[in-house]
Amino acid sequence: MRPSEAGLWQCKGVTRTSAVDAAMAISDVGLPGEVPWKKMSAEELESQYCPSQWGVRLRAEEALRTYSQIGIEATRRARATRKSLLHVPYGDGEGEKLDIYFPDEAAEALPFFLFFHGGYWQSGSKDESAFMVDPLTAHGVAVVIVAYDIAPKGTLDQMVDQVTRSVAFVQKRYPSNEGIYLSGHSAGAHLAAMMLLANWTKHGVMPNLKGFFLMSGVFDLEPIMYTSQNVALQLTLEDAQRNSPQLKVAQVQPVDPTCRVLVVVGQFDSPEFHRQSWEFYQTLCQGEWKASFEQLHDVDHFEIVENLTQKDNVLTQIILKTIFQ
Ligand SMILES: Nc1ccccc1C(=O)C[C@H](N)C(=O)O
Repeated sequence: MRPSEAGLWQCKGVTRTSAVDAAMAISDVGLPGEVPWKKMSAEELESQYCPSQWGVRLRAEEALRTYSQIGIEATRRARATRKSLLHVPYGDGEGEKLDIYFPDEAAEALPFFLFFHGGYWQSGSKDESAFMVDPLTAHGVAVVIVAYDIAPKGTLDQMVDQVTRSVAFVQKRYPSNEGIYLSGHSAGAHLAAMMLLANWTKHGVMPNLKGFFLMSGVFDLEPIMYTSQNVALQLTLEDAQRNSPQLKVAQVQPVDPTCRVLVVVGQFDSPEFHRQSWEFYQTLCQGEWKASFEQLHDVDHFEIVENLTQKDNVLTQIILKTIFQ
């Protein structure tokens, strides 16, 4: 699917796709203000929030294995072929490290693209998540893959704080950057979205945030409390609400009105993931955010990020166009 040129960064006039319509049809059932997941059985909710069950090409275990293999291979390749700074501490904690991959031309005045990996805040690592390094560095973008302390070591509040400090660190270390772009996948998209709400004055720096790429994210954490994911996370309702950008983003003003926010979901993500992305996008539009929404054709929850290893992929092209427009 080609992104619609005119509709890409606009809030109004975006055509809803059939999968979004399906997700919305679910959310249209029930009383106003009620949310569809509250009517689901425990099994249905578990399935909606188990992305590996929704792919069409691979069975669950194979989908997870393929995702991991592609991430490991992309990271091996990035470390072998690109100039890099690995395991750079952005804080004192053991897990507070990031990897920076540079384009061939030496410069500090570069756009910086940060990626927060997914894995329901309890799996994944920076060491297998350098998916987009090759195509982005080839076009002059520095790519930063950020580690954070996953559960049960880290709590959601700690992860959000770590990610905030990683962004502040990049701004302080590269003050002449040509824009900081935050991206994340799944749970990582949640962490990136929390940066829309960050209190930067507390960190003594105002990062030059120019764009957000939120891929197959979760923006309202309450339903997660009622799935098996909460065994490791141990979220209370207060934790879930405090860490839900869906509940808060309408109240915050963008620091930079030109900063763009792309909410993107895969065609084969579950209806709940479609609903989460669509409702977050709509809430961004109700505020002052320059938001856009894309459903990527023919990709599932994992392929959406696996395909970022390819330079001719639709989302890779959208990212490059956003950075260099
Ligand atoms: N490993 C991941 C990496 C990125 C995003 C999600 C996952 C998951 O494992 C999700 C869940 N456990 C699933 O089976 O779909």
